[in-house]
Amino acid sequence: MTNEDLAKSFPVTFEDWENRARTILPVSSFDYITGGAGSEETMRANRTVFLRWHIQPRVLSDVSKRDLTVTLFGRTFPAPFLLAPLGIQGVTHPEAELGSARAASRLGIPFILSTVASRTIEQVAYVMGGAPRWFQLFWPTDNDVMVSLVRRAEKAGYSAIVLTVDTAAGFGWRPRSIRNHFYPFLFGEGMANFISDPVFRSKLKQPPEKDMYAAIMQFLKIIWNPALSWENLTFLRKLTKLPILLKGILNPNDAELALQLGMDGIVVSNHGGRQLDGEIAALEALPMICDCIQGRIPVLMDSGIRGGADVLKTIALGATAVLIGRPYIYGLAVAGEKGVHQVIRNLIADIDISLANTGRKSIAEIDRSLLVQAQIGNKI
Ligand SMILES: Cc1cc2nc3c(=O)[nH]c(=O)nc-3n(C[C@H](O)[C@H](O)[C@H](O)COP(=O)(O)O)c2cc1C
Ligand SMILES: O=C(O)C(=O)c1ccccc1
Repeated sequence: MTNEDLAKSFPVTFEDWENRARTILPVSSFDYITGGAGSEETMRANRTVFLRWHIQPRVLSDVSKRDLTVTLFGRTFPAPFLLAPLGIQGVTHPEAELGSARAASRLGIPFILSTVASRTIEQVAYVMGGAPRWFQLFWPTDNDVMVSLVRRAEKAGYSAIVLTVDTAAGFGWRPRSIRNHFYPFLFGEGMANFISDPVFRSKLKQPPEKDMYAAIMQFLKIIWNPALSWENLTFLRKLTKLPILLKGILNPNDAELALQLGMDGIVVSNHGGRQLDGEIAALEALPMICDCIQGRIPVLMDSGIRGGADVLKTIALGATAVLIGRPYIYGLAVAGEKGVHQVIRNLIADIDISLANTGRKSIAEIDRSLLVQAQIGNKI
């Protein structure tokens, strides 16, 4: 089959990709990716909340030339979305993060590498060349390891640090994974950045190659950090000159604190509904947080973005850009790099034609005047 034929046979919608991934992946991996916390109410709310807003387009405004670019921290990107940090991509496809990173770099879409990736900071940087990449940090309880991870990311050309703050306390209660006994860390998945870390290694009695069990236990001891608090941020702020974003903000008070402590950006997110069931949908929290931030730093959002119209609604409600998670990981599951490439290309095309149909020429022109509160359609 040629690449062209393969592309033709690819799924199109998010649901198509999800269904195809379901037929390929082991049940436990699929459930892990697709699932959320508790009864998955928040995960569903991340979608239903989009129905509260309808786009009210304008017509006849010459949209023959369009500009999808956004600028973040001095760098301009071709479309207003980034690939969210998703850990342990090795359970999805043998290409793992290298497939996703290559696909992103071919199109200039920034890739955010997870701390608990299946490939290392350096391996991913190597396949990406000069393409834009950010590093997502889980702040381990071992501060020396944290410093080492940040230094490695700086050295390897990652241009921002995304500190995830909604998992410090631990994984959410995820019934699907519990039912399937899916504990990937127990077989060493997600440890690439630790096994390759000189500081982490120096604290083990034996190298991981000799005693993997001890390395896993040490990793499990440091990876969750429920004591993490606002005071710690001063240390991180002093440690690096890179822009720092806090990912997992849902409360305007926290947004304000982030700003006061010198953070450069915020990602409004409920972790795709995977952490705390019953919590607020990301799009619901977004306007309150933007009202508080007042454009002083960029506000990004993820959790529930599936298509071009979702991207436009989110930007209209104040986001500078969005992150996508599950959409691209299904692409990876189905066809590795080619699958992710196809998902990204489709989303860019969808955003482009949707933008044109709103009567706007550029992402910069998208504002609240795009939306009205829906009078119908609050049910899914
Ligand atoms: C399989 C999977 C793994 C994830 N791993 C991480 C991670 O390592 N670090 C992180 O900050 N967020 C992680 N997330 C959360 C995503 O970055 C993002 O917030 C979420 O997927 C966005 O929602 P969406 O999947 O509805 O697009 C993960 C999400 C999924 C689905
Ligand atoms: O599953 C997740 O949502 C997540 O954030 C994560 C955390 C550690 C390892 C892999 C994924």
